[in-house]
Amino acid sequence: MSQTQKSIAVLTSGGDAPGMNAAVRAVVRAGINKGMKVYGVYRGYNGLLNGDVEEMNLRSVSDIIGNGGTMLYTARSEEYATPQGIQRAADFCRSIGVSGVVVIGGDGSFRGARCLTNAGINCIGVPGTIDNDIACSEYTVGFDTAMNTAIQMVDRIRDTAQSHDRCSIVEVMGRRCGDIALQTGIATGATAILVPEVQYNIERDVIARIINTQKTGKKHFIVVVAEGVGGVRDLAKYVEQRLGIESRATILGHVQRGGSPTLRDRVVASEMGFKAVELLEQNIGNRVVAMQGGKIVDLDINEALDMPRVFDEELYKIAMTISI
Ligand SMILES: Nc1ncnc2c1ncn2[C@@H]1O[C@H](COP(=O)(O)OP(=O)(O)O)[C@@H](O)[C@H]1O
Ligand SMILES: O=P(O)(O)OC[C@H]1O[C@](O)(COP(=O)(O)O)[C@@H](O)[C@@H]1O
Ligand SMILES: [Mg+2]
Repeated sequence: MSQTQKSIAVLTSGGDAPGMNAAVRAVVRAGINKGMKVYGVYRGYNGLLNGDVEEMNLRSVSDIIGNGGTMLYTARSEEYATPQGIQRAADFCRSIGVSGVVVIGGDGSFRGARCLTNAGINCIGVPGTIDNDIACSEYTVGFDTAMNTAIQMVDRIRDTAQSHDRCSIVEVMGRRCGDIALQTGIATGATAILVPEVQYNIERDVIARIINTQKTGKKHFIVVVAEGVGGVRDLAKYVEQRLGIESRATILGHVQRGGSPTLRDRVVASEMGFKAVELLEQNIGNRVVAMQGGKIVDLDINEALDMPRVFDEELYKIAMTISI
């Protein structure tokens, strides 16, 4: 190895998302292609605390582009998110000569990346989360696959709801972000959609909407509820008691996080991973790779983390207008 060879690392952190593997592959291949040594870090930031890393070669990332999950595993690490944890992680990077890290994850992981950059290791964030909750980016890797899974599942639920003239209340993921619920709702023709960003009233936003559609002859109903709103079992009981419509609750859960990534997730992940390596090549850190106006760009991580997330009110209004 030449003295000047640059070493970088890549890790996946937070909830896994389909397409993370494609991003890892892009980082490894782009880095090696640019003459760098590339380490894969296992189990998110924990790998930097435990020395759980491995040098990758071109074949280490073969046959993973179509796989869900992440070959590097992932974790939520409380130990890392402390001043001591961050220092230890930075010291470990220095001990193996790593000067830059690509962090593939969500907003929490980006906060961790900012801390690591402040401790002297350049980090680049790549948005990888099914939640689509990175304010600075129109898109996060994993969202498209998760959405396609969610709509397939709700379509199946509709088959049985229709056969029984029932109301099906479906909880989709998203603790603080209603994007999955909104898009699943519009794509499956849900009569009502409840998200954490929009204040709701059960009588007005669920019961009245069901009654109105019932008047025009509809006999089965889908209500999509974001995880952050919750309470689907109670809501199903309430609809049944209040309207006499037999109701069932389904929590889709982690089924939404798995599965082979879609075309969009594979392509965007590849573009974003490549961009992250280009930045590290120029010794640039503390940046987030994002999609803006359909293009892959990069932003200062502080700016990115300070941006308020804007919920798509227009799309919500459209859904509420046409799902009747
Ligand atoms: N404020 C923070 N400072 C340092 N590290 C953080 C911070 N917030 C999150 N992290 C690290 O990033 C990990 C992933 O964050 P989390 O919010 O669980 O997932 P995601 O990145 O998908 O949003 C955390 O377990 C923690 O190790
Ligand atoms: O894996 P867990 O701990 O069940 O977490 C569930 C959460 O993870 C997600 O699937 C993804 O969120 P993150 O990308 O922020 O980790 C959320 O939609 C959900 O609220
Ligand atoms: Mg998150």
